[in-house]
Amino acid sequence: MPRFAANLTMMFNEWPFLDRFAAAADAGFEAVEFLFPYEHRPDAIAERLAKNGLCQVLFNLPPGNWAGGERGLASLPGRFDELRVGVETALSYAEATGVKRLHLMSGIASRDDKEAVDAYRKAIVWTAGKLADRGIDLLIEPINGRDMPGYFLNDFGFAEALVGDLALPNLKLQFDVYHRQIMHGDVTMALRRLMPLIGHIQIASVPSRHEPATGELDDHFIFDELDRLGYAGFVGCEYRPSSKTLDGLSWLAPYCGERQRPISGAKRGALT
Ligand SMILES: O=C(O)C(=O)C(O)CO
Ligand SMILES: [Mg+2]
Repeated sequence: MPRFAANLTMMFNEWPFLDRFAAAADAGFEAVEFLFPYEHRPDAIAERLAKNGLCQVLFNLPPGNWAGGERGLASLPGRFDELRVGVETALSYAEATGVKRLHLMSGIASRDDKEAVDAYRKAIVWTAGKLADRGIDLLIEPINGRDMPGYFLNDFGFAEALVGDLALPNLKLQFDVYHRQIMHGDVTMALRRLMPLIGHIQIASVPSRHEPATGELDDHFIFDELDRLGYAGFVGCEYRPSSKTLDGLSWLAPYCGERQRPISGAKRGALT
C-alpha cells in the first residue's frame, strides 16, 4: 500500500507554513515534502518534524531568484558558483531534517543550447558528488511547459537518457504523474520502464492539479500499480486542494494505516 507525503507548499495553506506540519500530522500523514525551507531556520523545521513525528522526504535545492521568475540554476551557464553556495545551504537543512533526497531544478533554458546542456550536466555531476558524501540522492524532475514555460527539463526521454548516460549511483528521476500525463501520457508503461531509475513519485489530478482521483486518470489504479512494481518510497501529494485541505482527503481513506488516517476536522483548529 503506498505511503503518502503531504506537500506543505501546496496543501494545508489554511495554516502558516510552520503550523502545516502539525496540521498534516493531525490529518494522518507520517511524512512531508515541500518546495523550499529557506525562509525558516533549519532548527525550526527540524523541531516541527520531531514534535509531530514526521519524516521529511524531499525538498528542492535553492532555485535562484524564484520571485523574479527563475526556476533553478543548473542549466544556466555562469551561475555555477551560485549553485554551489545553494548546495551548501541545502545541506545544512538536510542535516537538520534528515532528508535523503533533494531535487535540483534545471532552470529556464533551451535544450538546443549546447552551453545550457553542458552547464546542466556539470551541475548534476558536481551536486551528485556532494550529496553522495552525505548519503543523499539527487533528483531531477521533468516539468511540463504549460505550468513552467521554457523549463529546460521538459521531457522524460531526455531525463531518462541523461540519468542512464551519467550513471551516477545517487542520481534518480523524480516522476511526477501530473507532469508525465500532461507531457507524454502512457503513465503506467512509463512507471514500469523507469522504476529502476525512480527516486521519488508525486501525484495530482490532471488537468487541474487537485486531489488525486478527481481528474482524467484512475489514480487508484496507479497506486495499485506502484504496489505491483514494489515501489517502497513515499508518494508526494503535490496538489492544490480544490477547497479546504481537510475536506478533500477522502481519496486517502483506502490507504489508511495506523498513522495515515485522515480526519474530518483539525484537532488544532483550521483557520478558515
Ligand atoms: O512543480 C513540481 O512538480 C515540483 O515538483 C517542483 O519541485 C518545482 O516546482
Ligand atoms: Mg513535482
